[in-house]
Amino acid sequence: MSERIVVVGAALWHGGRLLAARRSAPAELAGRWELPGGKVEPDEAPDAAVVRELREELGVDAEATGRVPGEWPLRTPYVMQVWTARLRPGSAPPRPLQDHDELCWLTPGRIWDVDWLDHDVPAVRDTLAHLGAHETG
Ligand SMILES: Nc1nc2c([nH]c(=O)n2[C@H]2C[C@H](O)[C@@H](COP(=O)(O)OP(=O)(O)OP(=O)(O)O)O2)c(=O)[nH]1
Repeated sequence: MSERIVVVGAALWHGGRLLAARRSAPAELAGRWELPGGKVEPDEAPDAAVVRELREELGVDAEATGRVPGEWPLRTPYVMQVWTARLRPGSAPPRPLQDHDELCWLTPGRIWDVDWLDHDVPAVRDTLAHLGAHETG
């Protein structure tokens, strides 16, 4: 049986914009944009991993609000699941503390202005469609 590791990506949505984060490492991914997130730890629920990764990487107090249906293959053995998330009241604004060197809030009309990781393009497209159907504000 092949190993399969789930990476969660957070679609952090605030004021009608989605947060994109520019990776600072490793070299082959640096400079490309992604949904913040990371690997789900053993015995960790994916939505808890989203909250943890957002705290560690961006210093925010967030909550996961739902899962975007589907799953996107990354390089083997990783697969990405995307969760929508929002900042909890009183949260600090996101800062690139770990893994990223720049953040950008994108309106849906500007979503393709940044150079997303190749693997993220279908996930971001489906996430936007999901947000359009389910979220307000
Ligand atoms: N977080 C994240 N990782 C992605 C995305 N797209 C994509 O191909 N990846 C890849 C990069 C990495 O090979 C892997 C996740 O690694 P990561 O470095 O973010 O995970 P992590 O925070 O748990 O890292 P670590 O504990 O190994 O340091 O998935 C994405 O949108 N978000």
